[in-house]
Amino acid sequence: MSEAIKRRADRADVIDGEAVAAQVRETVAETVERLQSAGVTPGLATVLMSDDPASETYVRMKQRDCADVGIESRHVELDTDAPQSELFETIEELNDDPAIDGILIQRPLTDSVDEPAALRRVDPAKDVDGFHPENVGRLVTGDPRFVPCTPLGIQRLLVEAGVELPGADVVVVGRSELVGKPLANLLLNRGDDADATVTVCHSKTDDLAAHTARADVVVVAAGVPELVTGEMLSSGSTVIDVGINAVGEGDDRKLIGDVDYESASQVVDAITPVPGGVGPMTRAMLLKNTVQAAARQADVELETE
Ligand SMILES: NC(=O)C1=CN([C@@H]2O[C@H](COP(=O)(O)OP(=O)(O)OC[C@H]3O[C@@H](n4cnc5c(N)ncnc54)[C@H](OP(=O)(O)O)[C@@H]3O)[C@@H](O)[C@H]2O)C=CC1
Ligand SMILES: Nc1nc(=O)c2c([nH]1)NC[C@@H]1CN(c3ccc(C(=O)N[C@@H](CCC(=O)O)C(=O)O)cc3)C=[N+]21
Repeated sequence: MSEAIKRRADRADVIDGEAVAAQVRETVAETVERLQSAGVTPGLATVLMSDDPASETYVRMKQRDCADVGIESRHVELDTDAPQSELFETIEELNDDPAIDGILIQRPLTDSVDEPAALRRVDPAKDVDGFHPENVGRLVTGDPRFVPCTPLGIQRLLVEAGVELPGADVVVVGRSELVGKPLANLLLNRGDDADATVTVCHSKTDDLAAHTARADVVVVAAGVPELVTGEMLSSGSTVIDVGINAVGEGDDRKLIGDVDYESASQVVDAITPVPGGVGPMTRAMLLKNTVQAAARQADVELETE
C-alpha cells in the first residue's frame, strides 16, 4: 500500500493528495532534467483575465509549482475591460512562441469574452488543460493526448489507493466539461487503470442517494457544500471529493468539500480530504502535461508514457 494512504482505526483511510502530488512533482523534475540535457527547457504560460481573487491565488500557486520542478513560467494578465481581440492576440502570440510549450487560460474568464471561443484558439499541441475540442474528441474516441488535469489527478489517486478500476461501479456526481464529463470518459476507456462501469449524475438526477449508495467509487464534483453525506454511501467504497467551497468569514474562513467528511468517513473505506486531496493533484498533473507537451514538441522520447 502506498505511504500516501493514512490508516485510521474505525474510520476511513485518508488518501493524502499532497503526498501523491509530491511524488508526481519528483518524477516531473527528473523528466525536466532529462529534457534539459537534450537542450529543452519546458515553458508554461498562464493567462488571467478576471478579478476573481481565488483565480489569482491558483495562478500564483501554479507558477510556484513550475519553479519547484524547473519549468519556466510566464504570466500574462489582461484587464477585465480589455477587448476580446486582445485576449485572442495574446493566445496567438503564445501559440507562435517556441519558448512556450503549454498554455493555461485560467477559468472563469471575465463575462465579456466568449470563453469557448478563446479555448478553441489555443494550439491543441499546447493545450495542457485538455479543453480544446480536438483533445476532448481524442479522449472520447479512446486516443487521448492531453486529458484535463483534475480527472487525471483523480485517476492517479484511485490507483494509489489500490482501487481495482476494471469492472468497478463508479458514480460521478457532476457533468461539467472541466471535471465530470472528462473523468467519466477517462474511466470508461479501455485500460488497466480504467475499464470502469460509469454512471454520471447531475442536478436533474432522480434519486442521487440510490446511485451513490451502490457505488464502489463515488466522485463528487457538484460545487455544493457537503451535498453527499454518510447516509448516502456504503461501506467498502472509496470517495473522492473534488469540491472546493469557501465558507465563513475572516478568521473562521475555511475550505470544505462537496462531501460531508465527518459522516462519510465513518462509513466508507477511503476518502480524500479538502484541502489536501484533489486540489494538489490538479496542479501536479498540469506540470506533467506541460513536460509531455515540451517533449512532444521537441521530438524527445520520454521513457514513461
Ligand atoms: N480540486 C480541484 O482541483 C478542482 C475543484 N473544483 C471544484 O469542484 C466543484 C465542481 O466544479 P465544476 O465541475 O467546475 O462545477 P460546475 O458548476 O461546472 O458543475 C457542477 C455539476 O454538478 C451538478 N450538480 C449541482 N448540484 C447538484 C445536485 N444537487 N445534485 C447532483 N448534481 C448537482 C451540476 O448539474 P447540472 O449540469 O444539471 O447543472 C453540474 O453538472 C466546485 O466546487 C469546484 O470549485 C473544480 C475544478 C478543479
Ligand atoms: N484553466 C483552468 N484550469 C484549471 O485546472 C482550473 C481553472 N482553470 N479554474 C479553476 C479550477 C480550480 N482548480 C484548482 C486547482 C488547485 C486547487 C488547489 O490546489 N487546492 C488546494 C487548496 C488551495 C487553497 O488553499 O486555496 C487544496 O485543495 O488542497 C484548487 C482548485 C483548477 N481549476
